[in-house]
Order: sequence, then structure tokens, then C-alpha cells
Amino acid sequence: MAAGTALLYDEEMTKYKLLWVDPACKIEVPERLTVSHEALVRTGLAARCVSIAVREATDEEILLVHSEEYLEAVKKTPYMTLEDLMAFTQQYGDVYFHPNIYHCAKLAVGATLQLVDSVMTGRVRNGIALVRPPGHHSQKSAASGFCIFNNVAIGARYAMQKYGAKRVLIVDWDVHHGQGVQYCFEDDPNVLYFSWHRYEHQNFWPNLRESDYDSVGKEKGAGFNINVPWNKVGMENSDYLAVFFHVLLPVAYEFCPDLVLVSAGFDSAIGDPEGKMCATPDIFAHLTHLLMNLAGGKLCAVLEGGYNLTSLAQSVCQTVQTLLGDPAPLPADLGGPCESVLKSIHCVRSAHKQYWSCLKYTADLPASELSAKSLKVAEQKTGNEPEAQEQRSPEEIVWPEPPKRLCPPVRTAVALPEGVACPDACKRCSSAEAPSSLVLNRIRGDFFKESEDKVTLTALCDLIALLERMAKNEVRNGLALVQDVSMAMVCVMQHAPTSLTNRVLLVCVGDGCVPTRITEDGKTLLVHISSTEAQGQKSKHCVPVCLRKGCSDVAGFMQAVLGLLLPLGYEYNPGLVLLVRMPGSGVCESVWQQLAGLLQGLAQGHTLVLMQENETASAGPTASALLGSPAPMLGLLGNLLSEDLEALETLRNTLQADWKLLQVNACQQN
Ligand SMILES: O=C(NO)c1ccc(Cn2ccc3ccc(C(=O)NO)cc32)cc1
Ligand SMILES: [Zn+2]
Repeated sequence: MAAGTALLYDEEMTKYKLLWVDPACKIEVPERLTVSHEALVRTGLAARCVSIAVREATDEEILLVHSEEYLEAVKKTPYMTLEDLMAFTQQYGDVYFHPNIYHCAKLAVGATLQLVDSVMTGRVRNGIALVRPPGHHSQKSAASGFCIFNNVAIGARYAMQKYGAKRVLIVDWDVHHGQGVQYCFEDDPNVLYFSWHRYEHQNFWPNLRESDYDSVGKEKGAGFNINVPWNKVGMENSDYLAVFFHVLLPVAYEFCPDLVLVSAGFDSAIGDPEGKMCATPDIFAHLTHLLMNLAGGKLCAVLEGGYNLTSLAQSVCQTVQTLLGDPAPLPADLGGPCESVLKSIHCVRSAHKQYWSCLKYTADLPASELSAKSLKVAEQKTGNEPEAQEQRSPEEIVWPEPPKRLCPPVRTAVALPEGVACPDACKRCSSAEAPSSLVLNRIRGDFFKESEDKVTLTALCDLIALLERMAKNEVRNGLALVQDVSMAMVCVMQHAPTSLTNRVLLVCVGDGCVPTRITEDGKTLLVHISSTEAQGQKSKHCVPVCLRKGCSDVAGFMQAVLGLLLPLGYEYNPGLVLLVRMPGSGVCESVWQQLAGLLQGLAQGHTLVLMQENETASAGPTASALLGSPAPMLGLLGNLLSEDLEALETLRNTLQADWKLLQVNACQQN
């Protein structure tokens, strides 16, 4: 299994800059690269990465995307005078040239391809290339938006040609639309291009009609181009997560890519003069984490934009720290997506419902949206724009430093019955000292008849010991194989408040009765995925998810996880995630590993898994997920059962009053 995170950087790419006056261009400065790299060095993150050398791209590689005429023209720029360079620039606009920019552009492509090589060959698991000039705006025969060669588009073609990658997902979280990437792959069903971008009803650069949500791709590529327009500025963490949960992730899992390329622009972070958004740098830790179980973990991030040197450096560090496997920060106080984003989400899901089975049951657009489309009615400012943002200059905007993300010394501790081997790299946890009489009485009080069952008692004490070590952050996560999962579950629920947290996300997978009394105190959010209709009353903190074909239905299970469980979990923001595999759940191993992987984005990675002791076959795969190994690819998901999809949609509608991150549609226009 590949491990390690590649870091590609070469100081040579800082050696070009704007040589004349052009207010729109002056933000793209060499310091963007130096502050990013220096932050990685200062925080010690660079030393934890595998440094891969940068190289120049060859002509052949550049010609995977660009025309010979364009390449030949750019080749002449090193020899141009300042006047020639300015004239040459004029023919493209929104970009600037420099005698050394051709060299740097070849290095940016070369760095991208070196990154693709190191990931595709398994030399590393994932990685990031800190490059300039960026690439996602450049086209076959044109430079645009500071971009000369399209680094990520060439990387995608290169991966398919050299490594036979069948399906490549490109996630463009830069705040600008990568029109160059869209044009390159719009008729190609093997490359799924996803971009969100500041749009403001075509009033923001590059002011293209084809950047809107109804550009879904052409001919065979229809459905494989996803545009999410931000029609307002000031978007926050909740808006970004809502788009991941309700647009990108369901489709990305259905697409099942062999490789994920990220056009990692950080001008979508707070403080950026271009984006004017409010999402904080730690959100990139979560966006990265949510993509890391796709493609068996093969993820290549390539720098695009990002012009606030403070938020850029912080966002780069948040991204790299997650690529390295460190626990994600708590997704602090998420609200719900704003009305404008809900409209965009609804429009995108509606535009793509015919192409993706996970979107089949998207409610139709309200008539008002359709008419507005034709009338191009710009949304009236509702007056609830964050005043602070608008008034202050980008440099004046402040935000809290991202929280430290400490790595507990032990990643995965296990509590096992006698005789069960401890999975590799895990640490066996048993209650060394005899449990305190208080604890014993507590446990006896709840479970024991008079007869003292030594084995069960010991097992529960081991479990409590594990919890307490998680509470001290000595251990990140844990796995316990127990005789009776229900008893163990109640034991943990009882003990968690005292030791770890008073907010537990309890995820039960498989049929079986869950003692609902534990969800009455509001300190627990229960999500129970099973094949049986909910008997108990569903409530804000007790969410039964019924899959008619049961937990063995990979497609249905994943959609329930992505579109319901994760949004709930992120909004609830627990201090512990308790993942329980009920006996006979029927859940398939790789889906179980996906779930165990994705849930680690919550509670700073404090995930405790409970399984029946006879499921020793699953102990290894579960442990590997808890140790941070990417879950195996699920393969092409089968079709979703329409009744399950409808039930999921209905459940979201019912719960969205309490859980804002479940909203997928703008409130119906009257
Ligand atoms: O970071 C980015 N992409 O990821 C990105 C891309 C493009 C721009 C805008 N831009 C860059 C040079 C330039 C010149 C003129 C205009 C103009 O507005 N002309 O009308 C705009 C311009 C900013 C950032
Ligand atoms: Zn950008």
C-alpha cells in the first residue's frame, strides 16, 4: 500500500514577475510561492513530505493539450524585448509574460507530471505541487488568467496515456472557473471536471455564459462537467461543505475515479482580494479529507490561485497536514448554506439529474428559477450580505489562526478478547490496573446480575481504558471486539460524557435494536442504517435510515453516508464518533472501510469502532482504515433503488428544519 506525501517545489518558479504597470495583474507575485513553501518548512510539514525533484515538461507533453502554433509562439518570449512582451501579452489579455515565464511554465507542467508519476507508480500515496504560473485558465491556443500551460489538464491526459487511468476526477476549488479545463474535456466522459467559482450572474471574471450550472458537458461528455456558480461573495465553510455533500461527493463516488487531481487554488479562502469569500483555511483540511478515500487515495493537488499571502500559506499547510494523515480540526460552529448557494445546488443537481442516478430524485426547479434564467434577473442584494466583508479592504480582514492539530502518539488502540491477534501497527489496550470500584459498581449496576462474569467485566474495563486514553489524547482512535455490542455501546455512552465528551455521534450499521434511551439526553446523535423501517419515533437526535436491500446495497449505503450521515455529523460536531457494526449487518468490507475513513474527519479523528468478537475477519480491514490507509475503490456503483433514494430525500426534508446542512433546495419560491 503506497504511503507518503510528495512535495514538489523549485525556487526557479519564483523567478518571473510583472515588469510593467497593470493593476489587475499585480496580485500574482513570486512571494505566493515563497510564503507557501516557507510555511511548510517552518511548521515542519515539509520535512515530513517526500521531496520530489521538479523537471521541465517536454514539447510532447505540452502538446497533449496545447497547439503547436501556441507552443511555438510562447517559445519566442524569452528573446523578446519589453515592448514585444507587452505586445505579445495584448493578444491574450488577463495575463502577463516575462522572459523567464516560459521556463517556469515548463517547470510547472513538469512538476505536475512528476507528481502524477510518483502517485501513479505508488512511490507516494498523494502529494502537492507548489507551482507558478497556474494553469486552469489556459486553453489549446491561448494564455489566460495568469496561466500559460494547463498544468492539471496535461496531468490528466498524461495519467490516462502513460498509466492507462480510465477515469480522472478534477476538483477545482479555486474561486475562478477553470474554463481552460472545461473546454479541454467537455466532450470527454473519462474526465469529470468539477468547479465552483465566483460568478455573480456572469458579472465576475471571466464573465462567461458557459461557466454557469447548465454547462454540463457535450455529446459523450454530457454529465461530466459540473459548474457550481457562487452568485454572491462571502461564502462560508457551510456553503463549501454543503456543495461537497450534495453535489460533488455523491457524483464522484458514482464516477469512481482512478485518480483525483485537485486544481488547488486558495483564492477561495477568507481574505483573498479576488474571491472575497469567508471560508477559513481549516476548511481545506476537510475538503482534502473528504476526497482522500476516492481512487484508493491517489490524490494530486496542484496550486492554482491564492493572493492573500497569509490565508494562502495557512490553507496550503492545512491541505498538506491532511495529506500527511494528521487529524482534521473540529469543523467549528457550522451554520447552514445560504439561500443563494441552495439555489445553485438545486440548479446543478437538477441540470445533472438525468446523468447521475444519485441525483435522480432531485426536485424540479421552481418556475421562478427557469424564468429568471431566461430573464437573467440578477438576484437583488438581500441586504444581509456580511457588511464587514464589503467595507474592509482585503488586507484588513482578520480570522483566527487555524487550531493546532496534535497527533496522539498512538494512532489505533484495540481492545480484544483473549486469543485474538492484535492487527499490525495497532496497540493492544487493556485496563492494566484493576478497574476502580466505582467503575465496577457502575458497570455491575447496569448490566450484571449478581454472578460476576469475569470475561465480560474485563472486556468492558478494557473498553473504558481505551476511552480514557482517547480522552487524554494518548490514542487517536480505537477498535473493540466484544461479546455483546449493545452492552458495549451502552457502556461507552455512559462513560463517554465523563471522560471524553458530552457529544457522541453514534452510527449503528445493521439491523438490531439500539437502546434509544441513550438518545434522549441530546448528548447523542444516533444514525442507524439498517434494512428495517424505523419502529421508534424518529427525532432530531434519532435518525433511522432504511435501505430496502439492507447494508449490502453499496450504492444506497454510500448515498446515505454522503448525503445524510456526513452532513449531520459535521453539523453536530461530536467529540467522539462511535461506529457500531451490528451482528449480521451484511455491510461489505470496502464500504465499511469507506465509512470508517470518512468519519475520521470528525471529532479530531476520535473514532471508536465496536464489532462482535466473531467478526475477526473484519478486524484487519477495519484497523487499516483506522490507521489511515485509504479505503479500496468501490468499483462502479450499482443503480440506486428509487424507493431508497426517495426515502433519503424525504428524510432530508423532514430533518432539514433541525439540521441545516441537510438542505439541498432553496425554500420553494412562492
Ligand atoms: O487566480 C485566478 N485564477 O485562478 C485569476 C484569474 C484571473 C484574474 C483576473 N485577471 C488577471 C489578469 C487580468 C487582467 C485584466 C483583467 C480584467 O478584468 N480585464 O477586464 C483581469 C485579470 C485574477 C485571478
Ligand atoms: Zn483563482
